[in-house]
Amino acid sequence: MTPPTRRDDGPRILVTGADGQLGRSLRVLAARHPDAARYAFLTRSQLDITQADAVHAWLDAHPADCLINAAAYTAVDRAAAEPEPSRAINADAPGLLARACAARGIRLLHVSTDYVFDGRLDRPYRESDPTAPLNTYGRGKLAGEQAVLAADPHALIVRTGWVFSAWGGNFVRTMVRLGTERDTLRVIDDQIGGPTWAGHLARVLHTLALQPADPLPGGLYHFGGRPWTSWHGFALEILSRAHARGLIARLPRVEAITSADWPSPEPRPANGRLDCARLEALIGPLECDWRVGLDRVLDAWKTEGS
Ligand SMILES: NC(=O)C1=CN([C@@H]2O[C@H](COP(=O)(O)OP(=O)(O)OC[C@H]3O[C@@H](n4cnc5c(N)ncnc54)[C@H](O)[C@@H]3O)[C@@H](O)[C@H]2O)C=CC1
Repeated sequence: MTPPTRRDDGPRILVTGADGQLGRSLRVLAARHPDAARYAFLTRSQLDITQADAVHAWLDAHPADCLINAAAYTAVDRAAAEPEPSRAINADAPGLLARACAARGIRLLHVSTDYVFDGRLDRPYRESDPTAPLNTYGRGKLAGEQAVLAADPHALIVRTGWVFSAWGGNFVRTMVRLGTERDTLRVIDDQIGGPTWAGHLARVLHTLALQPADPLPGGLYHFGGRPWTSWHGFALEILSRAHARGLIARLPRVEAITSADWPSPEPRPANGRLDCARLEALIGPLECDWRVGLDRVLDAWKTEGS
């Protein structure tokens, strides 16, 4: 088979925050599809998105067709104690990127969160539903969305939730670690949502980056994993699949608890389900079964450990 050749006319796509879960998943995808686009990946040490001069200088020196902002401050509980960096990264910097992109005709793809909602609705959230974040992180991300759309109505913002991957800190990693350390785990059962494999999210952003300019309506889109579950349901699935692969020697007992039993510095919405119909209407059927992603993550860890 002839290896794919790099297309010189494919879109030039810049990715900020390239060392995070989404950034690393985009790297994997770009390496698999070298013919689709010309990607450049920028870690925080290469481009700090809060630094206006650096952002403008980079974009002037490296013309791009699309910028995927995978950079964020994602430590939800720490955000309350550290409002300054979380605000600068999640609220102010996206506005700066949007202004810089709008001025140069660059398509901005920004990522936000289900935590912009209060979770009180009894159905999956649509893009048009009113926002009412319960915590500092959610308020910062909402301010970031508003700044992006004010500066660049053509920008696309993809809200997602419960992101996991083989890299970084996430719920899957925590469950597998605790599963090796403890006989009993207590996991919240009254918050429901859609765990999202960062690999699926990366595919959505890659597809949006490759979409022809017209028609591509800017604004808000929802993308989250299916089937919906609670953290408790997700934990059971993680542990049983990790156990089946020998990553956990003995299955721990998993107690279902309520959010009230697990006080955390920052409240979370009870309902984080996202209705993805708008995105599906734009780019077609979505691959979003988190169990597929979970198997990929656990297989990667098994291979690393063997
Ligand atoms: N992790 C999750 O469960 C969820 C994530 N999201 C959103 O998805 C997107 C991707 O999240 P993840 O990949 O999970 O995050 P992550 O925390 O794994 O990665 C974020 C990356 O941003 C980089 N970064 C931080 N400050 C920066 C700065 N000033 N300049 C440049 N880079 C900077 C970090 O070094 C890190 O590599 C974010 O917008 C996040 O808010 C939304 C819902 C849930």
